[in-house]
Amino acid sequence: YPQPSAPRQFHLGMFEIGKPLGKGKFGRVYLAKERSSGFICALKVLHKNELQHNKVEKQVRREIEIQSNLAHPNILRLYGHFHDAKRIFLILEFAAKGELYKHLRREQRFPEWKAAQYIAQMAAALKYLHKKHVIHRDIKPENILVGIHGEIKISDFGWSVHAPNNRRQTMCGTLDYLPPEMLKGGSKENYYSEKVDLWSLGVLTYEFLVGEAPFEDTQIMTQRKIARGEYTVPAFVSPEAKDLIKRLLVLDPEKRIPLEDIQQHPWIVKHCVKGERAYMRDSGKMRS
Ligand SMILES: COCCOc1ccc2cc1OCC(=O)N(C)CCCNCc1c[nH]c3ncnc(c13)N2
Repeated sequence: YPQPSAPRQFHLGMFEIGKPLGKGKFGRVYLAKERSSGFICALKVLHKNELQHNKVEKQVRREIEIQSNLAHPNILRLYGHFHDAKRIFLILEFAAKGELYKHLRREQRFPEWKAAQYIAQMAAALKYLHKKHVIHRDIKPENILVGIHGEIKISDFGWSVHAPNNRRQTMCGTLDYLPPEMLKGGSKENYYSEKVDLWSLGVLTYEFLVGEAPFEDTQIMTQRKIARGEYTVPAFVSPEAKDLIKRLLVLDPEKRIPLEDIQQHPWIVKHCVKGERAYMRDSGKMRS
């Protein structure tokens, strides 16, 4: 990974600002070039008063702290940050192919080989996160970007926390990706773990292959379907893909397929084994 050999202290004058890359809840993202090195990056600009008004400064501070310590090919790098009187600036890795959800909407749904490669990359990123006891908690297409080589990168760690965690957060946005254990009300015993990301990975797999989330319905019905683990899989989804979805969308967090086993799942192996073995398999020299 090219490490910008910049000094630890950054300031706005060091960057040439390019085209806008989009506008999020709390800020805009721009293409940028660090003048001395020519390093291309993305610059996210957050307005302090907006963060204060929405009471999200702590969440953003935690996000910066978490993302600054992560380095993985499928996680968007946060190289550094700085601020002036009114704004906070995040210096981020540039994902040249933009937002995954836009590709998904345009293509309606992904072919199984593409979905399987994305899910294998997500599983690798989650394995790295969970090893560092970070739970993402907000895995969905809107929080995934695509790099120049088509590889995916998890961004937006706004909801990530260090495990274990039994703090309940007020949720905004879609319920589609929430696991049953986060829906449950009740007191302290609704403790949840990294396994929440496995449920969301199941929802993501389904949405990549079908083009809509498995529990998509009115808010009330979605909550009920999630709590009961009720969903149907269209006939065009292969039995192997259906099997992986079934092993992720398990109500009991402890019974969800572990990340290590995802890399060996037949659906993933079928589409993601690289090089020699794929050649041998496809040339019929190897019993598949
Ligand atoms: C507190 O914030 C934490 C960091 O959040 C983000 C970091 C980087 C982001 C987007 C982030 O949040 C979501 C957001 O601002 N939008 C949805 C609007 C812009 C969409 N990006 C488009 C985009 C295209 N190529 C990119 N290469 C790198 N980063 C990008 C993009 N966006």
